Formats: sequence, C-alpha cells, structure tokens
Amino acid sequence: MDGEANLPVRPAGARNLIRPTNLDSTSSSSSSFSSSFSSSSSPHLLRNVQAAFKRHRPLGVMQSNSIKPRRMVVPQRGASKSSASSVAPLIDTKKSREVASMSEGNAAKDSTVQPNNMPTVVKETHEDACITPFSSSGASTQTFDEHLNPFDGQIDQIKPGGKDNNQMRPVNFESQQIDGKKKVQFSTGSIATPLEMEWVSSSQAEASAVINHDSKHQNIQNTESDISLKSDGGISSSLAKRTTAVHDQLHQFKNFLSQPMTQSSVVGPSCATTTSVHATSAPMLSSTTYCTHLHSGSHVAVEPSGDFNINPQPVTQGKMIKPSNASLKDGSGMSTDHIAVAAQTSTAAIDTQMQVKEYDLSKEQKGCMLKETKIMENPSLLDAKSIEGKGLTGDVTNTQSQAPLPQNSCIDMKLESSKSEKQQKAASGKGASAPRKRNYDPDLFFKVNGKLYQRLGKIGSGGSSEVHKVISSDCTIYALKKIKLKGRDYATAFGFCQEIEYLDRLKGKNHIIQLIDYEVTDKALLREVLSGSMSNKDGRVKDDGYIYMVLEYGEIDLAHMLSQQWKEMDVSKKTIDENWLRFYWQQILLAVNTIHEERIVHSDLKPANFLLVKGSLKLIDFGIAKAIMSDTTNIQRDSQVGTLSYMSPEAFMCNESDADGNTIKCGRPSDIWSLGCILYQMVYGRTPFADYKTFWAKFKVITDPNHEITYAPVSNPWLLDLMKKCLAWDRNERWRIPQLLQHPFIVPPVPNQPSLPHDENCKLLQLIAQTCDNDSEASKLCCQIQQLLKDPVPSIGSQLITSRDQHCKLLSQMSRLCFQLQEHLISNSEG
Ligand SMILES: Nc1ncnc2c1ncn2[C@@H]1O[C@H](COP(=O)(O)OP(=O)(O)OP(=O)(O)O)[C@@H](O)[C@H]1O
Repeated sequence: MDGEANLPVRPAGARNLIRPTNLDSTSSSSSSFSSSFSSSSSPHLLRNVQAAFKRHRPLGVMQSNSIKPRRMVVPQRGASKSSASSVAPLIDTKKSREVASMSEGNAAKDSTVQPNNMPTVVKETHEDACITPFSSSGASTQTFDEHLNPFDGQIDQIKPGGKDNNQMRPVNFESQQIDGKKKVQFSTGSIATPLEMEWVSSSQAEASAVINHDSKHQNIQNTESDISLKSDGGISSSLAKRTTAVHDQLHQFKNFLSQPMTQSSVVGPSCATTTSVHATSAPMLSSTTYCTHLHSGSHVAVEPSGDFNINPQPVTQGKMIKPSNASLKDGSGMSTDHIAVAAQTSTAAIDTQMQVKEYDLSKEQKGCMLKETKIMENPSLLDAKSIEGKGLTGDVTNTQSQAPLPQNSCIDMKLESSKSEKQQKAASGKGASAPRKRNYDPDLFFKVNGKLYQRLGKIGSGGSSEVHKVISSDCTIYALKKIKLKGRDYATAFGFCQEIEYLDRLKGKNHIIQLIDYEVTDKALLREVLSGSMSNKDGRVKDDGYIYMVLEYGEIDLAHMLSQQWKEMDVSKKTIDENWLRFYWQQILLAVNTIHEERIVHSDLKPANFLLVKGSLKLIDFGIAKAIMSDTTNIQRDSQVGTLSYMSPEAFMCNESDADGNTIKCGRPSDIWSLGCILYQMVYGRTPFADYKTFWAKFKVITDPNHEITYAPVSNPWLLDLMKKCLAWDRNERWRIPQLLQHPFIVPPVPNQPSLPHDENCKLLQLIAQTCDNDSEASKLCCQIQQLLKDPVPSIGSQLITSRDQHCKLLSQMSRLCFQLQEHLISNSEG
C-alpha cells in the first residue's frame, strides 16, 4: 500500500445519519462546547488556532516529509528526539518549572500554565493516516519473520520528541515487585557495577579452602587457543597443573557446546542451554537447559582440589529462569546453583554468565544459530542477602557479609569460540587486564539489573525511545525499550519513569504488555526526581543516564496487521472480514477497558500501540498516559496530546476554556474517540480525517462540531452505528467501553429474536418492524425509537429530565430517528 490515497476506499455514500450536533441546537452539553468552537469561520477560531500554536510547531516546519515523528507535542518541556535534528526543540522552562513543582494531587488541575513561546511542530506527513509499513522497500508482502525489523514501516503517525509528563507523582520504586523480584531501589546508593566476567573468590581464606590452601586468588582466562592464568599472588606450579586440567575440561565443555548449526549452545547464569533456531519462525522454538551445578555431580564442579568437572545434565525445557539478583545491591546475577556452591564450599558463588554473540538477523531466518558462547564466571556477585534469600546457612551468610570480595582475587574463566573480531579483541583484553568496569560489549549486549540481553535488532523507535529485540541468557525473546535521559528536563525524566509505574500497576492484566524487568541507571537523578527535591528543577539531565525496560515481546502491531489485511483485500477484491474485525475490535476494547478501570487514560491510542502477543492484542506505550486524579473522570495535560490522526477534538483544545469558561479536559472519552478512529481505519483503511493533510486542515476540521464525518456504506448497519457512537463530536455523547462491549455489532441480536419492538404499547413500531423482518437498518431504527420512548435517560445522560431544553432535545432525537426510518422505508420501497 503506497499510501492511503491508493487504498481501495469506496466512494463516500450518502450520510446516513445526521449528526446530533446539527439538529440538536438545544443540546445543553454540547452547545456550550459547540458555541465555543462552532465553525471554522467562527471568530473563536482564532483563539483555537492560537491554542494550537501553543502546542504545535509552525506549519512551515510541519510540512516537511523528511522526518516522521509520530506524536504531537504541545509546549515542549522535554527535549526533542532525533527529529529535533531538523527542528530545534522548544523548551518551555516556565512550564517545566510549574510542572516539576506539582504534587500528585494538584498536578492535573494546576498544570495549565500557557507557554509564551511559539511551540514547534516537528512535522507532518502528507499521508498522515495511511499505513505504509513497507512501502519504501516494497517488501510489504513479506512476512514478519522475514523482516526482523518489522516495525520500521512508515505509519501514519506524527511524533515529535521526548515525552513530557506534568505530574510529579512519587513512585515507590523500592517496593515495586516485578515478576516476583524486587526492582531497582532508588533509595539506595549507587549500584555497584557487577563483574559478570570474573569469578572472584570471596576472600583469601575462602579461596584457599576451595581451590588450594596455598593459592589465594586465581584468574583463569581461557580463550579458544590459549589459557591464561592469573593470580595476584603469583602462579604456583600446582596451579599451573590444575590449569591444564581445567583446560581439558573446558575443552570438553566446549565440545559440548559445539552444537550443529541449527542449535546454539549458551551458558547462562547457571545453565548451558541448547537452542534450536528455525528458519521461518521466532528464533527460538525449543531449548534445553543444562544446569551447571558447581558442586559434586554437577555440570562444572569446583572441587577442593581446584579442579573443574564438566558434566552437563539436562534439567529443564525452555524454561525461563528468573535471575535472583534483582534485589541485590550489586545488581548482578546469582543462581541457585551458584549459591549451592557457596554453601558447599564456603566460598563465593560463581556466576556463570552466558553471552551469545550477536547474530545477524537475516541469519536467524535461515536457521542460523548463535555460534559463539562465552562462559564467564563471577563469584563477586554473591552477597548475604542473596544467600539468605535462598535459605542457605547462616555460616555462609556471615562469611559473605564479613568478607568483602577482593577485586583481583578472581578466577576468570572464559571459553570462547569467537569469529567476531570485536569479541576476540574483547576477549584478549579481558585476559590481560584486571577487573574491568564494563566487561561486556555494549554493541552486542544490553545489561539490565546485571542481566545481559543480546541484541537481535532494532524493532522500532518512538518519539523518545529505541526498542530492540533481545534474547536473554535463558533464550527468551524480549523487547527492550531504551530511553535516553541525557538532555531531558527533570520532569520529563520523571514522566518516563511513570510509564514504568503504570506498567507495574497493570502487571498480570491480560491485554497489557508485561514489564519483565527494568533499570534506571541514574539513581541519583531519580532519587531527586522521585523525592520531589530536585536541586535543579529547571535543569536538564546532563549525565548519560538511561531507562531500560524489558518487555514481553510482541510479534506484530495492529498497524502492520491492518496493512497486511488491506493488501490481501486489494488482491482478492474482498471486503473486510467482519468476524476478523469483530474479534480484534473486541480485543482492543478489552485492553482499553483494562486501563480505564484502573483510572488510566492512555492518550495515544493508535494501531501501532496494540501488539499481537500469542494471538491477543496487548496495549503498549504508556508514555503519555495519565492517571485520572479524581471522580470527575477528567485529566489535564499541558503537553503531549497524542498522535494527530487519532486525536479527539478536546485533545486539540485541551486546557482551553469553552464558552462557559470551563476548562476543556481530556478523559476517557478522548480515548474513545481515538478508538473510533482506529475502528474507522479498520473498516475503511484510512482514518476519518485522512483527507486533511496538513496539521491546520486537521485541526480545523476536527475541532469543528459541525463537520460531518463521511461514512461510506457498509454491509452491517450496526458497524456504522458503532463508529458513530465512538466518533460523536460531543464527548458526553460518546459511549463508554462497557456499553461498546455490549453493542449489537459485538453481541449481534439472536436471529429470529430480533431486537424488534414487541412492546404492545408501540403498536405502530410493531407493525413497521413486522414488515421489515430482514431489514436490519429499519429494525435498528425501530429499536432506537422504542428505546427512546421507553427510557430516554441514556440519551439525555441525566436522571432528571425536567427542563424544556431536555424535552426538546429528546423530541429532536425522536424526530430525527423517525425521519431516518421514513427515508429508509421510502428508499427501500422505491428500490
Ligand atoms: N513489547 C514490544 N514488542 C515488540 N515491539 C515493541 C514493543 N514495544 C514497543 N515496540 C515497538 O517499538 C515501537 C516504539 O515503542 P513505544 O511506542 O513504546 O515507544 P515510544 O518512544 O513511546 O513511542 P512513541 O512515543 O512514538 O509512541 C512501537 O511502535 C513498536 O513497534
């Protein structure tokens, strides 16, 4: 699909329904809104335009096609991301100040300070609403697996730079649990750099107990062709002998690791894992894990003599082994097996870190495998806490806690069959040097909480982040989101952390992407930010800090699914499969319902933010999500407002005042509008305002209450009705998710028991309905009339229907429905 202009959009049909705002001049709820933004020619337009100017960048910049930011940012507090290369980010320091000082309770309401600066709009694509994921390469017909960077397509989104959040809600990171692990504790001091690649005995005494009474510290470096032995106290001859033995055994181990090309062998914190990589599927279909017990009878055993025994034993099948290190002060990995060694030998534990060489993503599809394996052992990672956690003996705990680990009393064992120059270089460096600060190649790996994740390729990048596909040492595929903090203001940095908070809150929820682990590298900054005692609120983050989020991996996003669907329809000349639509629409609703129940407004709902995970759609990207602060179910934002094509009218006018002087707020109904745009796109292949290419055109038309969205005819009138329920201009008229989940499109009326009026009191309707047995549109209108007659409360949205205005509004609705029914019957009888 080249663009939405090329989509097979049916000619716009007659506008079936007249929008209530047109007929309903007496509507109290909408009229106030409408009068304020009544039409494009209204004198109020100027004010709205000014309001938009406060949020968006100048038009001239916006029309650039060179960059494709996907999210609109209003007064920019955070730094722009890469898009800022062409447009310098505008920083509203005044607003930052306001925001940064806000407390949780008043953040939403007090954040309406208007910027003085002219905000910058990064840009806008001309094909704003189209889905063209593979258009540039023309490879869009290829499968997802054939594109290991599947999300790089150009999708209808407009996004400028960094995320920006205005609420300073303290987050108690200390108490957060993710996957049963305690997470980064911001209140503690800086986390010691773990040294996975070293195996350090916990003390001289312990080392001699384990290895040799006269050998204090050993550091064995074993590469493919050489073994180097290092000791801070010199190499003894007995040690040299043992080294030979070690070499032999490492050789065996290496042989074990030399698997056929269709497998990869990796050694994790406590295990060697054989992974089969298949050509056309995810890179790992099966894995067998061999436990590296480091005591008698185990895979690699350190015996009192100092020898190693290598004896792989299959233990689990493709099982995720969680690191036990998340709560450790040093943030390093520590397996149960290692702790067992420590208990058995009264020495430090050994952290066997697996590293697999980064492999070419294209090879992944060809059945290539992770070819290179490193074994890195590091006993420095054990601390009393971890031992206690494992229920080990007090002796060990005491020993560990009393005996700080000497940095250079280590045995560094590394087995490597690297063909990568980079890795060879790294290996030789390691053999010669003392403990290094960073002992992994950051080009190949990410480290989060001491756990290494090998990069498999970049999945995509958002307004503020890069997302990478990664594989963990236990061969599980994850998405790793990396957000750079440097250059951002403090409030923005906090906003990024808030995404973690939301994801943590939504843990275990079915339709939300799951956060597996996370790390914020700049602890000091976060302590400051989270405690609200920022020394320099208006300042920017200078140090090179990052936020890492390890997330459940999504196979494909809805934008790409839609693209594929429409491509297939182009070829087959078929129309959209209603069951497909119903299934995924329901999933979308369930996902958004989950967050709305948690009183979170997402604010950036769009197809790209729904990922398919094992057959279910899951919601991602809570970067600009906001918690609803009170029962008013409204939130305010003074910064980012979403992605242009999916933005609600109130999102464009957020924080402005309506005619009555009330502040326009964005709450759950704003998300419903975005859902309406998504549904519209699923049905028609384009967003409702796709014809309006520029920001200004979109702004004008979306904020115009009299604008009528064009709905081409569809076979199922309920579908039409559903879209209209979501895309009602007046946010009070939009349906809520529980209602939408019960909409007849999702829950179709049972055949032969049509929802035709059977009420004896509605004789006229009964008669009409009987003659329209197979006419679903007529049936629907009859039902609506009957419903209005029986219970007008839902239509008016108030229990008290006493005012003339309300009566007039109801009569207006009734006459509109009757008119539609009449027109329908006339056109049918003519046909
Ligand atoms: N868990 C995941 N699995 C697979 N892909 C993902 C995952 N999370 C994010 N992505 C991909 O990375 C892209 C960017 O992620 P995300 O939207 O979270 O970042 P962002 O910086 O908040 O983006 P933006 O600000 O542009 O919305 C997504 O559109 C998606 O394609």
